[in-house]
Amino acid sequence: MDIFKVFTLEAAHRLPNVPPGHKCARLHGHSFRVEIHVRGEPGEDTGWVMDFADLKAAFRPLYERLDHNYLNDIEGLDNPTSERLAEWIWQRLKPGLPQLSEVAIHETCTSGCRYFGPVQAR
Ligand SMILES: Nc1nc2c(c(=O)[nH]1)N=C([C@H](O)[C@H](O)COP(=O)(O)OP(=O)(O)OP(=O)(O)O)CN2
Ligand SMILES: [Zn+2]
Repeated sequence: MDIFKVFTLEAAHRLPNVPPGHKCARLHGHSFRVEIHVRGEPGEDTGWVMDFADLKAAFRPLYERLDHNYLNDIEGLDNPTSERLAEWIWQRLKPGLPQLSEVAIHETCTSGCRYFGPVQAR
């Protein structure tokens, strides 16, 4: 079973490698919606895979680094596409949260990505 927690963070970015004239080369911001999913079986007694509060606590240090920041200035996010942001979060969260199964980024209401980890690890 997958459970998830949704976070909203405000951040600015620009995409440095887009073709000339692309709108995303300009500095702009988003209310990113980030979904953190973990997979497991509900405990016999607890009835839950994991306390949502523990999921929130696990993501908090990364949230603090991202929220109200300029993503391009963060180490490893010099080209902060949704895809790169999902990988960045995965790489930093997975070691302490081995049940992590998906990181989803909603960059706008209509655009985003879902990352399930490196292909060879699935
Ligand atoms: N594969 C990706 N494509 C684009 C990314 C990305 O991260 N991965 N990012 C952008 C821009 O940052 C942009 O802010 C979002 O693009 P877009 O969905 O085109 O934004 P709109 O609000 O204009 O979308 P509409 O729903 O079409 O109005 C660009 N591409
Ligand atoms: Zn953008």
